[in-house]
Amino acid sequence: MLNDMPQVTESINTPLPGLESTAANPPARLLQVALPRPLPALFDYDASGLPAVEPGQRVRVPFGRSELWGIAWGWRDGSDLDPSRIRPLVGCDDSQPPLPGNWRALVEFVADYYQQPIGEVAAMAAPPAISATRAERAHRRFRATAAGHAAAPSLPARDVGRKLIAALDAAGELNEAELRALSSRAGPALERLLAEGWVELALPQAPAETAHTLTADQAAALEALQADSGFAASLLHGVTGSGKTEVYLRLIEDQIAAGRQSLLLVPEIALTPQLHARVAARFPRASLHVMHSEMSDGARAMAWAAAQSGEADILLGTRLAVFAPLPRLGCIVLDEEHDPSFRQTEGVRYSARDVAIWRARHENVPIVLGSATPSLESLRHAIDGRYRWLRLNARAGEAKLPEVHLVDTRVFRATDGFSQPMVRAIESRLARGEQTLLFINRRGYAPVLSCPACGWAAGCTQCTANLVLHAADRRLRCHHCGAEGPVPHACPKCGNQDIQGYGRGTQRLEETLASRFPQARLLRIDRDSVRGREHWQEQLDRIRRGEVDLVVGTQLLAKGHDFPGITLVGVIGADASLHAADFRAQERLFAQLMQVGGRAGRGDSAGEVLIQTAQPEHPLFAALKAHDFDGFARSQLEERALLGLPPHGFQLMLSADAPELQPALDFLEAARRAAQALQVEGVQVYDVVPMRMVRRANRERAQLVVESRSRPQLRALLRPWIANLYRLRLARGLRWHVDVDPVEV
Ligand SMILES: Nc1ncnc2c1ncn2[C@@H]1O[C@H](COP(=O)(O)OP(=O)(O)OP(=O)(O)O)[C@@H](O)[C@H]1O
Ligand SMILES: [Zn+2]
Repeated sequence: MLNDMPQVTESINTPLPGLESTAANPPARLLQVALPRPLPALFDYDASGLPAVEPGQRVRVPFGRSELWGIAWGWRDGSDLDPSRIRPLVGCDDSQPPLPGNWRALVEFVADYYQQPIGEVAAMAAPPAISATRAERAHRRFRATAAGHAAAPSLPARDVGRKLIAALDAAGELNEAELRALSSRAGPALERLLAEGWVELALPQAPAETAHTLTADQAAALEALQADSGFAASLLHGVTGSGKTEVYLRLIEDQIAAGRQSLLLVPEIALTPQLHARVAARFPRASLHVMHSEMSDGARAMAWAAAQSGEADILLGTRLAVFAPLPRLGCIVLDEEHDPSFRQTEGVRYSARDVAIWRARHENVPIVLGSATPSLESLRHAIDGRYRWLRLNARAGEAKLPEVHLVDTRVFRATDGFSQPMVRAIESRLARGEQTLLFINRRGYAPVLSCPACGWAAGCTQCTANLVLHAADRRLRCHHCGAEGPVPHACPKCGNQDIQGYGRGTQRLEETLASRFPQARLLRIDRDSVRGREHWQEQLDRIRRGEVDLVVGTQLLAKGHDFPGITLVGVIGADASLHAADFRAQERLFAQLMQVGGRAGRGDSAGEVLIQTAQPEHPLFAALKAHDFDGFARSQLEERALLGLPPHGFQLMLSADAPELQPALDFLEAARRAAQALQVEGVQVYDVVPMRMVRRANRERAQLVVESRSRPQLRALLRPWIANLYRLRLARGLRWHVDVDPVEV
């Protein structure tokens, strides 16, 4: 990302080799630079050749025998390095404003708290390395309204507004850049047209967003939140469909009125189009920018520039947006706070939720975490009074929470995945013209392709995993490393021609539904069906407009969406997660089922959730039936307290991977001894173990978990321990990572 940067100011004073710091030269100005290297340090350079360079700017530096882009961090009085070894900067990029001190403080916090190399954190948290002026223009599109058509003829012929309306009439829709190209005064004219209601944002299916009259719960929550000035953390814990978004919008409205910026964080890009449309429709005159990792660098640079310059009123984004500088920041809202996608588990390991909390405190602004199923970590903070706990206990408007029923598959056997009661429930919705959502958390056709004669199963050569059968294009795919290949015609081991797919995924359910309900309009939504943002948006729109009867989908559909026509949610094959080894498996399953069930009955008709299970007596299901999040959460918390597990204990995970397992195990053993040698009390260092999925993308992996009931004790170990690890000799090809507060162990 830091290569190919434009507009480099050449160093005007590169000293000749050997003459760097003789007494005759002016004293070196020592600049610390963050470089994208896996080392826990800043690097010293001599900036005397570039008098204008400032902390926060991108700078180019010599590194070994090559050059690197990095970020100027700060000035230093003296270096531990021999002065003759301090090399001068090569150049700096002044096409972008320097990243502010707040941003650097945030990066330093992440580097220290998560013990990640500071230069790698900085590289990840920095904007794309292209300047926004060269980037694509804004995506806001406008169209003329009926009132605009009516008013235009009465405007003076040379009025810029009239010209804009005429252009919009001719083109249908235009974006901001295209309008601005029509006249130098297009900006203010556009403002006026928006204010008059003659032009409006052309949003894909923006539901008319007028403010709702608040429910009593909403009003109470809002009142509490409006009392905040300065840092305060609140957990907005509201059942599915209780109108949390309305509370966020009211808060944002206050911020806009006060001239402050709002940061609205959502877990996944899947949530942004709908929320984007809602926010835009509510605040048509506010400057709203979106930021997520699937945008082009140009579009992201634009959003970044709008945020950093203070131009953006609202920044809506996924976890990386937590790093965007906002000079007028007034509040942070983080929706679906329980969602695991706030946690980055590759590269720099951090939790955007926890970073957002730190940021809110550091910049002294309030933060709201919203969820129908809060994480146990946040819930514990709420119980202990560190977060204000705001509840919305009923659905907004007329809607009621759905009824949850279990189908015992020991009694009602499923054929092709569907039990009789499930089939009948679907039939009755079809007959009434209502929509059904079928949830299965596995994409593809079948998770295993195997030979019934000899037991062969198609496995990934690079991972300890089965290949998944994809029927649509007849391919076998590894969902872990992306490897793929054709489907063999016969068993490669015994030649049997009758090899079969076992188990089921979204594609197979879709096939079964198509043959059982040939008259129904069917839509499958998973990561394979959703190609690109436009397409995703369009599929969501089709559901909302009632153009499909049956939707088959993965957890992509479970979160946050508001589809008023869905009255039945059917859950297929959730039992596997009841017995997963991860201690968070039940917490996750419960949240997922409550969230997906929460898509049912959000409109005028009552909703029902049907869950097929062979274990209807499991307490998790009893809690789901009763919509008893609190009861479930408390029992989980008690269990965790007993076992000293998060949030009643704290964990670190050190992992290592290499082409072979032994060097990874050896490294972790050495790390384990190093941890024990530090003799920190109250800290338990577990055994080194191979990971459950040992091999991934041709690398063998092992892990070591360290646990304590006291965070200060764990942190007392962490820093010196990690510093020691950098001194260990590494076998060829070995990599290691530390994960503070890991979400999967
Ligand atoms: N005060 C209100 N009166 C009537 N309808 C409301 C009110 N507040 C919100 N709504 C409507 O209720 C529906 C659900 O609201 P929203 O999507 O904000 O729920 P949510 O709490 O975010 O749910 P989830 O956790 O499931 O995402 C929306 O269609 C919204 O327009
Ligand atoms: Zn693989």
